[in-house]
Amino acid sequence: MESRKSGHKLAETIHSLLGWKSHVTSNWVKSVCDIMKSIPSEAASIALKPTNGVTRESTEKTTDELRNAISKIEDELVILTGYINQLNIQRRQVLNEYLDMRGNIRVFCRIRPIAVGESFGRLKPVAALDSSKVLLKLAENKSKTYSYDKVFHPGSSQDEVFAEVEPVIKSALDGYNACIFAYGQTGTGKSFTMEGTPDSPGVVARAMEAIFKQAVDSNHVFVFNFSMLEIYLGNLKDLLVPQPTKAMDPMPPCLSIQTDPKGGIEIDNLVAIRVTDSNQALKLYRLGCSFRSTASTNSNRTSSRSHCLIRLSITCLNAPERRRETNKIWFVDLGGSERVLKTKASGRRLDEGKAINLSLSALGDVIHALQKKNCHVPYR
Ligand SMILES: Nc1ncnc2c1ncn2[C@@H]1O[C@H](COP(=O)(O)OP(=O)(O)OP(=O)(O)O)[C@@H](O)[C@H]1O
Repeated sequence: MESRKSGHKLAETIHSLLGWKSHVTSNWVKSVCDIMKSIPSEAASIALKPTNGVTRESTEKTTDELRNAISKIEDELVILTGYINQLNIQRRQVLNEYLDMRGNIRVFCRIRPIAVGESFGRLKPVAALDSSKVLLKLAENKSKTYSYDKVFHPGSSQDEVFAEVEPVIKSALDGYNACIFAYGQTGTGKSFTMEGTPDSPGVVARAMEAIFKQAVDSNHVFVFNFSMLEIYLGNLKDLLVPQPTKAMDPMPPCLSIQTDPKGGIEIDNLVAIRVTDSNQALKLYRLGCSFRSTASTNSNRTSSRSHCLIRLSITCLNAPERRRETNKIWFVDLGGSERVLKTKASGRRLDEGKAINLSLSALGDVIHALQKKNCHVPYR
């Protein structure tokens, strides 16, 4: 009797949910399927154990009704699954139109709060004019205005920043390659934005959580591989491989950047570790961060002395609606450009500063060429 009741209740729930289609997720469908799997066994046990006062005929009738209810629910589920797939296709189309409209390269400016005791001399700190313009006051009463896709003022939270980045992360699950990087002068808040703090996680941690959550909510099975490396003094270093600490320790294999015939980039010997949830990815991320080259400079107590790159490779088989079978999303926390005169760096710190400035200037040339759609992009 209980099974019959729950079968009918389920059918009613599904009918009521039809008016609430936006809440129907594949997870919901899965949980309904799980409930249904348990119903036939209960039905069978009723059929085998007629109790006192219950005739075989009435038990058979109950079982038939139950079977009918189940088959109705199964039909409803087929319709709902089709409907979810349709919604997913529409969501993907809208997201891609939105990203296309906003441009393939989007630039945000985040102004960090002024630190205690920070002085600007005769200059004034930059100020957000509105949500897309920044005013830079120069000496002799001159000023310059810069426009961005979005400007975050000093009080903007990590949440607000992530909300702007999230659509790109969603498109990565649809098979699009994506890259999010933080660029700017030393001490301006790149690592704070990408890495954040334990109390206030940055873009990378939030992105990992969002990607895995969305993967669970989708109808597909994904395979994720996590990698992390840094470019220090022009050399690539795998941040997930222990580095030699003694003369006798074996050297890790050399990493080298290769271009495949389709123009894709691969890094030979880069370790890629399979991860199945955001906790595993974040553990590796924290491990990699602990191996990063940082040092105290005049401009930043914990200055990144390298460019840090995190790669999540996403593979999904049997999903023809995805852009490609395997795609990658990169998160990059670049080293900060610095004025050697201001940092007063010397020795190794000076070499690091020079290497960072040189590579940032090369990156600037690449982005300029991409934006101008030049036929030659100076990648090398
Ligand atoms: N939005 C913010 N809110 C609060 N504190 C911030 C913010 N942005 C940066 N900071 C603080 O400012 C300091 C410098 O930031 P951060 O280390 O992120 O700079 P960076 O651009 O990565 O520098 P570098 O290029 O030298 O590595 C840090 O102490 C950081 O906690």
